[in-house]
Amino acid sequence: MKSASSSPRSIIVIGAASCAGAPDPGCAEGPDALRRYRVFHATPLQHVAWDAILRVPREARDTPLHAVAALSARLAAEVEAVLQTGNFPLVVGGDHSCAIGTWSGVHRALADRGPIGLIWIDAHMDSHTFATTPSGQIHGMPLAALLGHGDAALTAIDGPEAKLRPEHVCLIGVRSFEAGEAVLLQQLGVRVFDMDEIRRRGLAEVFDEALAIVRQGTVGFGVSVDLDALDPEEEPGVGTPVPGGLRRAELAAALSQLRGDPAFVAMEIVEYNPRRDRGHATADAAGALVDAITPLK
Ligand SMILES: NC(=[NH2+])NCCC[C@H](N)C(=O)O
Ligand SMILES: [Mn+2]
Repeated sequence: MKSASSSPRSIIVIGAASCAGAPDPGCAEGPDALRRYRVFHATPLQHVAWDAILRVPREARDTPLHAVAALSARLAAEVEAVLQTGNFPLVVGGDHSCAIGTWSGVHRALADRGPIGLIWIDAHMDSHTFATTPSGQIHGMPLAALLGHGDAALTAIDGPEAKLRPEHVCLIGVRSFEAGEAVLLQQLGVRVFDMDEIRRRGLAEVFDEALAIVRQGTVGFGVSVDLDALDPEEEPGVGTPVPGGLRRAELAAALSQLRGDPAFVAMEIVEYNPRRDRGHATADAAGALVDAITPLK
């Protein structure tokens, strides 16, 4: 990792161009579209560069489980490599199953220093296992896998240990879930800030509490943004929209608190589906959320 005195970290964008974990194939086109639209802007104070766009290796395309596991392993290695150069990985999906790779890579890079925290911003809980999922879709499972629950092909990407501890994780924006995943998160004691609570208290107050959770006892923390956390009326370009989400401006304002924070180590923006977008409105939202966190320290 870089020392406090070295130059600011660059944002290195890594694409995870796969929809193996989701029903609508359009989100596999997300990273290429975001790169083409040039939504991630460098500024005089913030260098931004695209790295690789990773795809499912040919030999792993036989089943979704195989595809997600293979891509996650490659992504974890790439994320770890970016952190090792002292830079900031920004992973863009692809469906949300790529989170298994992203946060396994962050875990691997930081594990010898201590645990990591994660703010999961999403309309859904993504905390199913094959035993509880109603749809069978792996993008409904990544948070459970990172907490150590589910098929070993997903939980043991980078060694058998859980990549996240429940007390270092929280969810923001939830408004659609099924019983099995809610029970798992509740048993584990993971804090869920659902939309009702956000509307009652305001996102700013909730975000402060979320930050306290992910900082407490960790060596660094990240943010995973599923674009379906945003309101689909404003941002339609996602595969599993749910009404009643966050406004782009309010989420950008909350994320801007992370600017210059050396403990903020990685970010992920997933589920962009260019086929469902209105022009590139939703792509622009992804850009605005990244603008909000820059410059990094
Ligand atoms: N990352 C996402 N968009 N997840 C949506 C999951 C929807 C539903 N809970 C399922 O498991 O199928
Ligand atoms: Mn999700």
